[in-house]
Amino acid sequence: MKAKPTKLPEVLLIEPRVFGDKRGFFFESYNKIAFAAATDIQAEFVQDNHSCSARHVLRGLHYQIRQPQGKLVRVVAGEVFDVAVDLRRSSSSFGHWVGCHLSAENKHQLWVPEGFAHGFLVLSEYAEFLYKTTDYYAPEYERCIRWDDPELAIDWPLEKAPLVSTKDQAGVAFKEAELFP
Ligand SMILES: Cc1cn([C@H]2C[C@H](O)[C@@H](COP(=O)(O)OP(=O)(O)O[C@H]3O[C@@H](C)C(=O)[C@@H](O)[C@H]3O)O2)c(=O)[nH]c1=O
Repeated sequence: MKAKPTKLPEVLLIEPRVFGDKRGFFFESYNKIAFAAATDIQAEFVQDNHSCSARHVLRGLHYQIRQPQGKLVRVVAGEVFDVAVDLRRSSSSFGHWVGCHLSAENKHQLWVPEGFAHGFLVLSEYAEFLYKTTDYYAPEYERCIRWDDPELAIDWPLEKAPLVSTKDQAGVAFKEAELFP
C-alpha cells in the first residue's frame, strides 16, 4: 500500500496494492502493521461502519467534539466525493478542506484524522461507504457544520441540490461551530 499526503498533509490518500487475476481481485483493505508502516500513525480502530446512499445524497460535515474520531474511509460500490475539513484552531490549515474521489473502482481510502470534519457526496447511482473509527459513536458529542458553509466554500461536484438529512440541514455555520484548540 501507498500513503500519499493530500493538500492537507495530515489527510492521507491510501492506495492499496490490488492483486487482479482471472477470478477478480484481492487486496488487504486494512492491515494494522502495513498501515502503521506506511502512515506513521498508530491507530486503534474500535468501530466499523457501513452506509448506503443514493445519488445526490450528501452526508456531513460531521465530527465529534471531546470524543473525536479518526476515520479510515472507503467505497465498495459506486463513487463519492469525500471531504475533510481541518477544525483545529492551532493548525496552519485551519478552515481548509480537501476533497478526493473514492470509488469501488479505484479502491482508494482516505485517512481523516481526529480534529477534522468529514462529509461526502454520492456521484453514482448509489454508493456503499465503509469506514473504521478510532473512537466510539457518541451522539452527545456529535456536531454538524453546514455542507454549504460560505466560509469553507467547498467546491462540491453537484449536479443538482443534494439530498441532505434533516439533522444535516440543521448544521451550524463554521464561524459558530464548537471547534478544536
Ligand atoms: C454515525 C452513527 C450513527 N448511528 C445511528 C444514529 C442514527 O439513528 C442513524 C443514522 O445516523 P446519521 O444520520 O448520523 O448517519 P450519517 O449521516 O451517515 O453519519 C455519518 O456521516 C459521515 C459523513 C461521517 O463522517 C460519520 O462519522 C457519521 O457521522 O444511525 C449509530 O448508531 N452509530 C453511529 O456510529
